[in-house]
Amino acid sequence: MKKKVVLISTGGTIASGVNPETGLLTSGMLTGEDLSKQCVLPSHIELKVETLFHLPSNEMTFDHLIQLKEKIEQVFEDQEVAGVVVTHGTDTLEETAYFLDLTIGDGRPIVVTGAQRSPATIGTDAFSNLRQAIILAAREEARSLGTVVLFNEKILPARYVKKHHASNVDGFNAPGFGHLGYVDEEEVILYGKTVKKETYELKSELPYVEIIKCSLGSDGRLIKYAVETGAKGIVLEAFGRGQVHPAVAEQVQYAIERGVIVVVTTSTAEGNVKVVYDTPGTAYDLQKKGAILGRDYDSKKARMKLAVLLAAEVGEIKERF
Ligand SMILES: NC(=O)C[C@H](N)C(=O)O
Repeated sequence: MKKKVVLISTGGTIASGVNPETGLLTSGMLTGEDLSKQCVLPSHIELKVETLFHLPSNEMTFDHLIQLKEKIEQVFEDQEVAGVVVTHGTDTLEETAYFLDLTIGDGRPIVVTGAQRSPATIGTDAFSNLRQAIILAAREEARSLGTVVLFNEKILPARYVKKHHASNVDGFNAPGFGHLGYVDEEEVILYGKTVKKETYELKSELPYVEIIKCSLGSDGRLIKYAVETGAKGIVLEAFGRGQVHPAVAEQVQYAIERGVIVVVTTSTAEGNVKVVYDTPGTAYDLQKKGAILGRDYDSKKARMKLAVLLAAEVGEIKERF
């Protein structure tokens, strides 16, 4: 029996073409059908294609995420569908993948992929990534993985995947965690699994949550601005174990007193935010003021999770980080 895979195209470089007026690439110019036509698949796979958006992924918003989630849920109403592939621009791909991971409970594979080189560029990775993503989405073993990203043969977990290169075809990895396996031609080799799968039901709109990154001498004035312009949550990207200038800590207190949730992350690529030091502006001080320590969450992932938790109206936000 054939395996039915549904491809949902949203835009990005994988669907880009050259605009004759500028000579530059326009992301999202091509349809899903344009892409699938150039992708020769194994005979056991039946592909259905839907073009949802024509977006450069820097234009993705929370509204688009909701539309994409609803489209996937609609596709999964067909019990014969083995899995879904989402093609997406690489700029915000990891955020969309994690959103889908957090909000879709169906165990069937959702594989997100993209390309660093346009189909119009020599040596494009568009069709190899797409083909491998489709092969993976058709596989039973991919069911236990949650949402994954397939890029340059690697299978990467949504929770940890990160775009680490602006242009190289090996553009994604999962720093400190590694990939779960890879797709080699038509073979899927898995040697890891995601340990924890959490799914939340959204009860209200995804709220505005901002990331504020600290550097030497930052005084936290943007925290006040975020609070005053309606942020419901702030991810504070701190140094190392979770330190900021004491002036920033004062602003954190200001935000928390006004009901804004603050999650502290680290700007380092690996490692945990943890209570180690006792001086002002440390994780100890921030926690005492009511901030949540975001452990090893990358700031973008912490921000997506905080937005989802707030929209899911769950009580214990701290316990979920
Ligand atoms: N490689 C890419 O897809 C980048 C593109 N700017 C996008 O995210 O839409």
